[in-house]
Parts: sequence; C-alpha cells; structure tokens
Amino acid sequence: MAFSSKLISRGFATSTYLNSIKHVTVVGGGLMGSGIAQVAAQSGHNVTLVDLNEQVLQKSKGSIEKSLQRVAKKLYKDQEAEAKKFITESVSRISVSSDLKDVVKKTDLVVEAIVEKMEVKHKLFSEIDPVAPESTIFASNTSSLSITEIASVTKRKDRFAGLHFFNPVPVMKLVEVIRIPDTSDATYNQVMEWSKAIGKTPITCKDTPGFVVNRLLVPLLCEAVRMMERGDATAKDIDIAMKLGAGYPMGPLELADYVGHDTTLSIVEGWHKKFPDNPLFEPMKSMKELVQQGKLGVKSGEGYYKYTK
Ligand SMILES: CCCCCCC[C@H](O)CC(=O)SCCNC(=O)CCNC(=O)[C@H](O)C(C)(C)COP(=O)([O-])OP(=O)([O-])OC[C@H]1O[C@@H](n2cnc3c(N)ncnc32)[C@H](O)[C@@H]1OP(=O)([O-])[O-]
Ligand SMILES: NC(=O)c1ccc[n+]([C@@H]2O[C@H](COP(=O)([O-])OP(=O)(O)OC[C@H]3O[C@@H](n4cnc5c(N)ncnc54)[C@H](O)[C@@H]3O)[C@@H](O)[C@H]2O)c1
Repeated sequence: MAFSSKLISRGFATSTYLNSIKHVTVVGGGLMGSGIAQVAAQSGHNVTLVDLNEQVLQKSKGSIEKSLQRVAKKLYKDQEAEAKKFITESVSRISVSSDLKDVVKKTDLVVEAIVEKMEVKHKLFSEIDPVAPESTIFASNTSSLSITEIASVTKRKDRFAGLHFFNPVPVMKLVEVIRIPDTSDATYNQVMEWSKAIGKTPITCKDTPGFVVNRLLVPLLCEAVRMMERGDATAKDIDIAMKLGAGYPMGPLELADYVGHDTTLSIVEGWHKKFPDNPLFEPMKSMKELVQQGKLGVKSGEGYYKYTK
C-alpha cells in the first residue's frame, strides 16, 4: 500500500505504510488528546483514547467526529460515499477507556496529553512504566515542561521523546520531535517516521524551554497582552495589526483565547519561577484575573473576547 501524494501534500496520510507503530494509546481526552487520536486514526492506526473522566471521553468522541467531517469535506469534495467511508473507518479505529494500566499492556506508542503539571505526569509515567511492554515508546505532548524531567521517573529513557503537536491538531502540520540525551537512535527514527505517517512535518529540537515554537510565540503573546494592559492599543487593533501587518492567521490575543488562559498562564508562571530575572516571563495581571474568574477563552465562552457556541 502506498501513500497518496495528494493526501500527503495536504498534510493527511491514510495508511500505516513505512511505520512500525500500529497501536497508539493517547492519554488525555481534552483538546489536544482528541486531536492526536483523530490524526492517528485517520492515518490507519488503531487508537485507544484514555481519560479519567467518562464524560470527557464521550465529548471527545463527538468532537472527533465533527472534525473528521470537516476533514472529509476537504479531502473528498463531491464524493459523498468516499467521505462517509473515511469517517466511518476512522471512527472505528478509535476506542475509549478509563483503564490506562490495562490499555498499555498492548501498545506500541503512548502519547501523553494530560494536564500541564509535572507531578501528575510523573505519577502517570511511573505507573505505566512497569506494565507496558519493553518495546513501547513513551512520548509527552507537554508545551513547556522538560522532557528529561518527565522521563526521569521511568526506566525507559532511551525509549522516551517529546512529541509536541499544535492546536488545532487536525489542521496544524508541524510536530516538534524533542530528543533528550538518552533517546536512542531507534526511538528517534521511529517517532520521526510515525510523525510523517500521520501526515505531519516533524522538526527535531533539543529539550530547551518552549522548544522552538513556544519559545518564540509565548513572549510575543505576553508582550501583546502587556501592550493592551498599558492601553497602547485595543485587543482588537493589536490582533488586526498582527494579522494584516505580519501575516499571522490569528492575532496574539485571539490566539491566547484559543489556546486557553489556564494553559498559557501556567506556562508563563512556570518559566517565571525558573527564570525570575527574565522580564519576558513576568505573568500578566489581566490574564491572572481572567483565570481567577474562570474566563479561560474559547473553551469557556469568554476570554479577551466573548464567544457564542
Ligand atoms: C501561543 C502561546 C501560548 C502557548 C500555549 C501552548 C501552545 C501549544 O503548546 C502550541 C500551540 O498549539 S500554539 C497555537 C498554534 N496554533 C495557531 O497558531 C493557530 C492559528 N490559527 C489558524 O491557523 C487558523 O485560524 C485556524 C486553522 C485555527 C482556523 O482557520 P480560519 O481560516 O481562521 O477558519 P476556518 O475557515 O474555520 O478554518 C480553516 C480551515 O481549517 C479547517 N479546520 C479548522 N479547525 C478544524 C478542526 N478542528 N478540525 C478539522 N478541520 C478544521 C476548516 O474546516 C477550514 O478548512 P477549509 O478546507 O480551508 O475550508
Ligand atoms: N492547549 C493547547 O493549545 C496545547 C498545545 C500543545 C500542547 N499542549 C499540551 O498538551 C497537554 C494537554 O493539554 P490540553 O489543552 O489538551 O488540556 P485539556 O485540559 O483540554 O485536557 C487534559 C485532559 O487530561 C485528562 N487527565 C488529567 N489527568 C489525567 C490522568 N492522570 N489520566 C488520564 N487523563 C487525565 C483531563 O481529564 C482532561 O480531559 C498539556 O501538557 C499541554 O501543555 C496544549
């Protein structure tokens, strides 16, 4: 079976040709985990999506199906039967579970996409390390934590890497592959091949704070918030400026709403703790207030802007 060049060039893959990873466990059924599960399933992998919360899993199934419909519309324009087949087959490759220890007994790759808290990630990896097969590769989708530190609780540091996806996962073509000093060549090659097999473009980077994209994007976003707080320009005008003057698809404040202020703030606070003298990482007053009020952005219906469902 060969890849269709049309689908690959659009960032989608439809077969598992060339990669040895057949079953993927995605842990965390939130925004990122459901996107990762979707792209793995639509490229022919069997996927089990795991979350502590049953309701989250039901919601994820719904959002994956909606997103698959958008993808199918793009891939199979005017080919209704093909589009339907693509959706049905992709959905059929995804199962859900809340029993992680059982799921990892038979899996080739675990991609962790749970809350951005080191202690929670440590607990998860130390629980599954003794249960998963020797050959299973572990990866974290962390936005800002050290992969070396996450991997430190396991005995498989040679089979550990970072796989950093971007939101929305079905659309954004990049995956940052983070290689820690212990990551073996075999593991690195497998995750690079798998990233290509799911239709993404991988880049390789070291385990430095924010890797490549977030190290550049987070300071930009923070500066935009500070600019608005000072009253230099309104949120709307800053966003228009960056879209029309710098070619960004979303303005920085729209993007902050889109990513979620809890996520962005926890990144900034974490880096501030680590690098207290760097003014770029000083947490922003307005974002702290939004989080305290539960105004987390698009997902809660309000952030710097208001959203209707
Ligand atoms: C950032 C600093 C803070 C750090 C926080 C951590 C962040 C993290 O670690 C890294 C990130 O993710 S950083 C964040 C990185 N992310 C960014 O920077 C994102 C920047 N924003 C964008 O790239 C665009 O605004 C979007 C693609 C989001 C929407 O595009 P638009 O033009 O404004 O609106 P549109 O017309 O609706 O959609 C266009 C096409 O996309 C399709 N589609 C959309 N969602 C879909 C889904 N869920 N499923 C399937 N398909 C989906 C849609 O069907 C349409 O297809 P068509 O065939 O062309 O009609
Ligand atoms: N939001 C983004 O734009 C973005 C982009 C790239 C990477 N990330 C990273 O991806 C990860 C997830 O982010 P998200 O935005 O999808 O978060 P989210 O809050 O949408 O989802 C996290 C999910 O993990 C579940 N969970 C928590 N602890 C768990 C456990 N022990 N076992 C199983 N499930 C558990 C929660 O119930 C929740 O459904 C974080 O590390 C984040 O930094 C986020």
